[in-house]
Amino acid sequence: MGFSLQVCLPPSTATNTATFTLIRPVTNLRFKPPLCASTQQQLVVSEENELKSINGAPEENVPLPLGLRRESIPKHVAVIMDGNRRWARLRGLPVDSGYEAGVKSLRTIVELCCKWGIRVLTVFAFSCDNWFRPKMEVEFLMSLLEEGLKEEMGSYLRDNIRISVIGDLSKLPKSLVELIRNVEATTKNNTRFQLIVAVSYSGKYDLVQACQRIAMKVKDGVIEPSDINESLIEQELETNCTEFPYPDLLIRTSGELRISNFLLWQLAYTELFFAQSLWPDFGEAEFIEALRSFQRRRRSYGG
Ligand SMILES: CC(C)=CCC/C(C)=C/CC/C(C)=C/COP(=O)(O)OP(=O)(O)O
Repeated sequence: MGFSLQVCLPPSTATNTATFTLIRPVTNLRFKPPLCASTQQQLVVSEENELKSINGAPEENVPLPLGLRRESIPKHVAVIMDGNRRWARLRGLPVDSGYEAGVKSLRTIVELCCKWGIRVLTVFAFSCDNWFRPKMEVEFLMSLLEEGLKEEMGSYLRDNIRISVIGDLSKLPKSLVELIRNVEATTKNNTRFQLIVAVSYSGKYDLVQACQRIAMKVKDGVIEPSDINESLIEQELETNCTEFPYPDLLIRTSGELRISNFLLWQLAYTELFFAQSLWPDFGEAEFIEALRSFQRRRRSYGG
């Protein structure tokens, strides 16, 4: 049987400085609503989640690569997986094999995230602008996504991985949208690690859809314009699917130094790492380098 612990904080309490003493070890705390409420935070501790967390999280016992500190492992890493086509062209291969090699790199990075205790990975798999690519290439990327979701289902369940997809799904084939909704529903209670796949996504799209939702609430009299604040906007962004909506670290591969309309709002205080490797060449050694660089940063959030 689960139990819940509700803690009411006085309005002046900064949630990140509050200390809670628990009478037994707790491995999984869920904050609802995520990061927002300053007057009342509800901490729901579910025994079921605790058990899952223990079963699916041997990472506490897995030694980290030399030079990495467990206490400052990022919770949320975002990746712009750039350079797949260049990787293929350099080898005289069709671009499709670049994307296939990119999927292999993604699998490796997901495994490492699980092993090292990173909680969320958001990957830019297909941007709103990628719809302008050749039809065959778009279809191939959609088929990769479909295969990936179908074939990896067993491992998501076995490894306690939650899958979420963000983006303008109205443009995707209906069968793919059904599959996405199915995978999201089947994995939604998995707690060890969350893979967020951004498809038909852009940061500007996300902000526009959030504004539209907020405008509807104002129109329906649910809120007043003066109620609109950062927390409210955060709740309407598509990253409301995770309890850690703000990436700690953004990695972009292939030597390009741009954000390219990825998570614009969410990256406000994210540490950036630009790798020279093309995405299909980005493996364990490169990921360790990015994490080491992250751990050397002093994050002041403007303070
Ligand atoms: C199952 C699943 C999530 C699949 C995703 C596969 C994958 C690696 C997608 C990347 C898509 C993409 C448009 C990358 C940008 O680099 P680019 O390929 O345009 O490379 P370029 O900069 O060399 O042209």
